[in-house]
Amino acid sequence: MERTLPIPKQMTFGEISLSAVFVALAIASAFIAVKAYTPAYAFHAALFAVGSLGAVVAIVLRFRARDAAPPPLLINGRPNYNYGPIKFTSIAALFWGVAGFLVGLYLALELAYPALNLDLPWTNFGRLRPLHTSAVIFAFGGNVLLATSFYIMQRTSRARIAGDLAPWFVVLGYNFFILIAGTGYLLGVTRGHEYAEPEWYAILWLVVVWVVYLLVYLFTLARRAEPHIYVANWFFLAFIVTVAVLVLGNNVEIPISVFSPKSVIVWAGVQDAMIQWWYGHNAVGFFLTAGFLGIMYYFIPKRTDRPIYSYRLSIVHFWALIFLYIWAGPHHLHYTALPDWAQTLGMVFSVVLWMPSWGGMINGVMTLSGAWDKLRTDPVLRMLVVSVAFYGMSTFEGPLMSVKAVNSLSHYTDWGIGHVHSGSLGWVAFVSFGALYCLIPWVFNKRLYSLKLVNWHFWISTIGIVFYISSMWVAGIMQGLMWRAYTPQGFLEYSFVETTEALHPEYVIRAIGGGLFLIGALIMVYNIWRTLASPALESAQDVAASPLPAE
Ligand code: HEM
Ligand code: HEM
Ligand SMILES: [Cu+2]
Repeated sequence: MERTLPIPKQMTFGEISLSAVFVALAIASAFIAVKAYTPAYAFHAALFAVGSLGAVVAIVLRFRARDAAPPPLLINGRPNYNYGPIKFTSIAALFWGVAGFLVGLYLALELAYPALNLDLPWTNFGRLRPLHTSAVIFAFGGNVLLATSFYIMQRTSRARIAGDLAPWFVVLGYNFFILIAGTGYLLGVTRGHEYAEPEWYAILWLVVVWVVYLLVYLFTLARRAEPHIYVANWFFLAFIVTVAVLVLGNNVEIPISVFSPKSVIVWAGVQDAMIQWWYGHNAVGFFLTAGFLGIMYYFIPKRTDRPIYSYRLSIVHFWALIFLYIWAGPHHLHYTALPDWAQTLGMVFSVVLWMPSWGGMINGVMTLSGAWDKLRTDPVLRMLVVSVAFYGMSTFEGPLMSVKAVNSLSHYTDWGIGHVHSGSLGWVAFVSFGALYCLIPWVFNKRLYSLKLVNWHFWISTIGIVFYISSMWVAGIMQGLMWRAYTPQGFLEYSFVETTEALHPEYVIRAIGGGLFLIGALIMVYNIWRTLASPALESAQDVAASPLPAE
């Protein structure tokens, strides 16, 4: 009788080398922590040391628990998908989302009732604001993008994600970056560039994580069993590649010492401003738009069970979108020291950008053709479709605001804040909620606890958004008009403090809107919690790998 010998269990090359790298990083960080110039930096170096040691321990424990053979790529001829990192990031997204919305609500209340600044440095508006923007964009949005992209790349390729430790390195490493960035803001560590506040050492770490993310994506696509690369992957790749270029471009800086958190950017003045808003605008275009369009292109066809309205349109608007977005940054610098021609260039590209943006909206909404009745019965689908409608609205408003004459009124006012939140609450957050309501039950193999609660979430949060953006339109236009009002003698009619006083009612309404939005999100957390607590389904659901193929 033949006996199969057990395979001797050995650490893989990846496990050994990654452990070695983390041991070295732990020693270096501990050394830097001791010699650091500032307490905040010492704290961060210590976090790096502890985190690295934790990584080594995790790798060893995982080695001891795992089978000798690597996980099979196929089981019974079907791909053995790796859902672990997706489960982690989808739950992390909910956690960071609620945290970020809560900080947003607190900021809204601080603007209505300034005493809430509490005269403490940590709760000051100036420190909490980047905490909010990073928590919602990078922590909430970033985890949603990681979760959905890891899911979509596997399912549409019919292949297990590439790498064993690599996907975990990406998701845990990214969340560690969030921790360093967020605690940094509270402790006063910042570069003072909007949406690019983290200092050089956090960025170095992020770049490493991001390169691994790109490699995981490319290697997974390379082993795909499906000849066609589904369009959602194009959007995710554009997001990953462009964000890498943007972050590198906007962080060309020299640390003043390896023992100091401070760094100096190599360019100054208007060059710095131009690079910053090339970055900032394309962070909107590629982080808050391209990646989330990838989500739209997977989840709307899946949820409606219909093909994309026009696959050709999706390709055309993809190339048009990425080509045009890159040039539009100067609309953030109208009437500044930036040369006039550059401002006009930015304005023209922004206006043209309206078209490919609406190409995406039309494609998303029209995918429902023949299935409109589902909007009545499926609140998750309603959330996805309303998000696309908000995408259409904010990409109409944006080109309008980029026209110099309009911008002379809207710039510096709350109109901008309204625009931001119709894009971010209406589009980014809603499409994320819709996707997570689909994704979490799929990867945990559960049935969603309650569609009724989704319906409540949908309505409460939608009303919240309407309160938020309509109060900001009123506030913004009033503010702009008051600033430019002259008396017949040619003096300014209002002092600045009068314009601020006039905003109080709108600020209260905005805070109520934010509160409603947050309540909706808490309902979602409850619904997901009950979903996870329910027994697993017997057979795996969602067998079709990708949405129906192209036309
Ligand atoms: C409960 C929900 C939210 C509330 C109450 C809220 C509130 C606020 C407040 C009060 C500000 C500061 C405005 C100012 O400086 O005058 C702000 C800024 C900002 N928020 Fe939110 N927010 C929420 C959700 C979100 C989400 C989900 C996102 C993105 C996905 C987001 C993105 C931003 C951005 C990008 C800014 C900076 C805007 C600018 O500088 O033009 N917010 N938010
Ligand atoms: C065709 C698409 C769009 C165009 C042309 C556009 C244009 C603009 C313009 C002109 C501004 C005001 C600049 C200023 O006066 O300071 C602005 C601000 C902003 N937009 Fe858009 N927008 C578009 C879509 C979006 C979307 C979909 C989102 C969110 C998901 C978004 C997020 C933002 C943010 C965060 C800011 C504030 C930047 C700051 O901190 O000052 N935009 N956009
Ligand atoms: Cu912009």
